[in-house]
Amino acid sequence: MAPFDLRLLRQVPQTRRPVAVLGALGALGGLATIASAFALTTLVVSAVRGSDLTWPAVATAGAFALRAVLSWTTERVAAWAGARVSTDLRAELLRTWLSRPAEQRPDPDEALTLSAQGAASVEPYVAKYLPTLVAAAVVPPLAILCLLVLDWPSALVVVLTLPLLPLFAALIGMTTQADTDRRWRALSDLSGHFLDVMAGLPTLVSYGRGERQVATIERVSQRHRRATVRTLRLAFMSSAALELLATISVAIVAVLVGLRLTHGQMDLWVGMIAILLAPEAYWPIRRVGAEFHSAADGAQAVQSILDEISSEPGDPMGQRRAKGGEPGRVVATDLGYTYPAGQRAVLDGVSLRLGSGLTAITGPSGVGKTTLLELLAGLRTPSAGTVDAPACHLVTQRPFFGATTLRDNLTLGNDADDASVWEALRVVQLEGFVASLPQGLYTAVGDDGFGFSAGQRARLVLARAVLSGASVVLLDEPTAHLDDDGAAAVHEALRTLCETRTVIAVTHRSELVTLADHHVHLGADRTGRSATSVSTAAASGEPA
Ligand SMILES: Nc1ncnc2c1ncn2[C@@H]1O[C@H](COP(=O)(O)OP(=O)(O)OP(=O)(O)O)[C@@H](O)[C@H]1O
Repeated sequence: MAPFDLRLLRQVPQTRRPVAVLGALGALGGLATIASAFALTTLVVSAVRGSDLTWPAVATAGAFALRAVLSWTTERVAAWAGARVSTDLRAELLRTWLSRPAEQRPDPDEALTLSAQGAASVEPYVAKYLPTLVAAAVVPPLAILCLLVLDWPSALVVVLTLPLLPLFAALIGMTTQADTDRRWRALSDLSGHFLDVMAGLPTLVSYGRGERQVATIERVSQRHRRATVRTLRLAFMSSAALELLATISVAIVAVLVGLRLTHGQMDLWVGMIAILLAPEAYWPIRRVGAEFHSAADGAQAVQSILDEISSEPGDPMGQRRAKGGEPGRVVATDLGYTYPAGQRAVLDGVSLRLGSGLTAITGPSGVGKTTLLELLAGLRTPSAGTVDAPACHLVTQRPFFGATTLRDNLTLGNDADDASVWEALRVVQLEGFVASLPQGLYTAVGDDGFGFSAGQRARLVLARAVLSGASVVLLDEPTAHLDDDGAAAVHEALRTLCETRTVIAVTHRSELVTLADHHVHLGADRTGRSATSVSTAAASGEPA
């Protein structure tokens, strides 16, 4: 693992400023450290020789005050830089994943670990580790240079012993690499398993299997705990080893200086500055070794995030979408798709031309309706054929609801004034309901839409589609799990929505097929190829 990955500055240019500010402060801090050693030596020697103390005292106080101010500023800036770099990396990572088709995105648990804990662990890496790295690059060379000019034997001792510290640190780092990897995998397993259990908890509890998960989570957590303790143990041992080595080296310099002072072969001022400067050459490297362990997760995360950001997707969505785009029009030609892990094509030879109004897509379960929507939305890359479509808004079977206000859930952070939000709510006939809530648009929504009925949630995601401004709205079973009244309300909202947008809805409900302007039926022919039968009249047939 490299101490600092330069790709960070190349690939995420927003991080250059915070890292440059930290670097500049680190360099200034290094200079102030050397200056305070000189000032303090002059003060002590003046006191011993009985000279005037005014200027040496002022210089010493000034140097120490400067060090204090710089260290306070560095701490503040480091906290800001840590948060900034971590946020920028996370945003860049999410942007990279979103620009890729689904088959080139990582597994959900891997994605969660990297974007949540991974990006968060970059904060201490930048805030604590990088300043020590800068200090290690500035202070030791300056200290050695001063020693070389003033007292070459002390410089020789430092030059001979100093490389042992990074050598030891690298050897220990190589040993801890495997542990860090193991810890990272354990964390990834833990979050993936926890996510699955949380998602399936209602089902597990209703089948009386909830208790069993306690033991599994405990087992995975213990594995993570053991890996963490092993890393901590190594961290303590290695910093103790580096401490010992540095102390012995400084002691050698001190003994040599002491002997020469005793024999009158050395000036007191030179001897004292050598004793004060020698530790300054070691401590930044000792600190790098110590901080490295607490920042190891962050360093690992920075590398993994940069690997993700720099890996070029085979077929970026931008390229596939570049030629498509007549608003409200979707054309699929000889479309075929085979899942990366699948043996046979789910869709084969599907051709469609869809335009304004409401289109219902039907077909037996497992025939590939959801897959078709994802291909039309550009979330997947076709294995064969082409899709020509503008940017679409896809409403999946389990739409996302975040634990934030109703307004944020509708706009998803996009700019939209209150009037447009109310207009979208009017389209889906929820205007009156939201107006009756005590906090209106600012009503808190729980995770997964908690606090709203399934029918209300189905209409809220339609309002979100209205606000998206997309000319094509794709819906995957918008009325699944709704009773007849709930479904009727959604159907009415869909009728209003399709006056201004092209709406394509996968459904198993005959009422929606009847309501639609066009009907596409997906079925398999005798050869196993997908076959589409398209009827453009208001469909009256059963939805298979
Ligand atoms: N991630 C995946 N990896 C491999 N195969 C998959 C994946 N997702 C779906 N499939 C397979 O692709 C086929 C089509 O799935 P799809 O979800 O598109 O069907 P569907 O027509 O929407 O079904 P339903 O009406 O039950 O929702 C199914 O046989 C399914 O097993």
